Amino acid sequence: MSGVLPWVICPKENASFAATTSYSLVPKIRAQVRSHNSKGCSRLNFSSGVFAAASLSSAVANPPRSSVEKVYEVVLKQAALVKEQKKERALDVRKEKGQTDSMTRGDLLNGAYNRCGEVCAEYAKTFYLGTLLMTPERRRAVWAIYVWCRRTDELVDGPNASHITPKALDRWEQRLNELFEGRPYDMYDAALSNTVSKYPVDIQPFKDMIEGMRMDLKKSRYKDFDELYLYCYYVAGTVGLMSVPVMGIAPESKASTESVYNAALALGIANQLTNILRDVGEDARRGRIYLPQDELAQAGLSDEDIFNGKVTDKWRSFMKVQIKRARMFFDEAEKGVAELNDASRWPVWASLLLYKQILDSIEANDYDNFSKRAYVGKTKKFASLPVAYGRALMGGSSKFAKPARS
Ligand SMILES: CC(C)=CCC/C(C)=C/CC/C(C)=C/CC/C(C)=C/[C@@H]1[C@@H](COP(=O)(O)OP(=O)(O)O)[C@]1(C)CC/C=C(\C)CC/C=C(\C)CCC=C(C)C
Ligand SMILES: [Mn+2]
Repeated sequence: MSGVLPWVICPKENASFAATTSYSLVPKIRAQVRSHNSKGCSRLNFSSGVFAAASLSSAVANPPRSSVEKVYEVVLKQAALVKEQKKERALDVRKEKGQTDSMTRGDLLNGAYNRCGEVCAEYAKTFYLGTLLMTPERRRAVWAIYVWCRRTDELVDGPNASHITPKALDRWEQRLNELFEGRPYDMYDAALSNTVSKYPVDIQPFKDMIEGMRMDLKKSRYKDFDELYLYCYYVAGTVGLMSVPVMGIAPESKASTESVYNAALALGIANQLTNILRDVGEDARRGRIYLPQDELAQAGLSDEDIFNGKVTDKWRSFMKVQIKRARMFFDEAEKGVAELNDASRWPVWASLLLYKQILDSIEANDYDNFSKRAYVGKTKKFASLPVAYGRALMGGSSKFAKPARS
């Protein structure tokens, strides 16, 4: 990616979690992976309802909270905000009218949103095409979020990445606070500032994405899946939580708000895990290993093996487990897409199907993600689009979440 996005940043504030809820997905997956490793077989026996909330056993006093528990707190907070805004809207229809912008401000805003659309079209063509199916209001709001995410990612991944310090991220966060308070710094921020004033988008996922960038600056190894999960949430799960309030849940959906946000979170995690598995070689050349160290050790692999980049049977077995886990998150995400507003489903299906196929491509490369970059060819890409469209048309079914949304 080239530096078409300008970065100008100011003072800071820290992101933090305050989670109390117990919630089990990762412990289950971790246990399954452990059992896979010890048995040396490739079949994982996933029980149903992996995203079901579970209460903490009273037998265990104050156990350390897992990343999943911490992240679930953000999911609940975001879902609560959506419900709250719904009530407010029902009580106060004048609010809608009050949001009509003055002529000049409206023109500037339109320009800012259009520029976001251009950036989006330049960086993510397929996704951009998908957004054209959304209502104009939602489409431009998603563009504004996309641009903010892209700019944030570029801070640590872009051409100026070597100059980025924790202080610069602090300034970027301060700027985020200000735009949420209605004081945007530039036109891209102005578009997002307008978006967050119209949709029930919580600031926490945005702060958390910046936290993920901080993590990237200081950390190059992940002790276990719990640590990796937190990183994936920060840099990608957050995107799901930011997008759903704008894309909207179908009015006819019977799914609980939390369950839809969980699915959105799962899609971000699945995408990031896939991204990691695709880029193992590339990351290793930068001295980074985004793989759970304990699982590597259990598979009889060391950092050295990753740096040497030789595809062995041990590596293949390890990769099979990792791919299985990523697919499990995709499966979880799929249950939620049908609950989105019909116009928002297609871009989500398209991005899900395309990203998921990267995993197939890693397999097709016989797990050589050291010297080959798995990708989805144009033919497969185009073939996926009507499939995505078909799935989007099939509509919502609320198969997975009860009780009904309030
Ligand atoms: C419809 C749709 C996909 C909407 C999301 C739009 C949006 C706001 C995207 C922002 C993406 C972005 C720029 C994130 C910054 C961090 C980052 C780069 C994460 C990685 C993306 C892949 O990008 P790429 O392959 O270009 O990575 P490199 O930087 O080149 O290495 C990620 C792997 C994660 C992106 C995460 C998502 C797209 C999550 C999408 C989830 C939803 C839209 C929720 C859907 C709802 C339900 C109910 C399933
Ligand atoms: Mn990146």
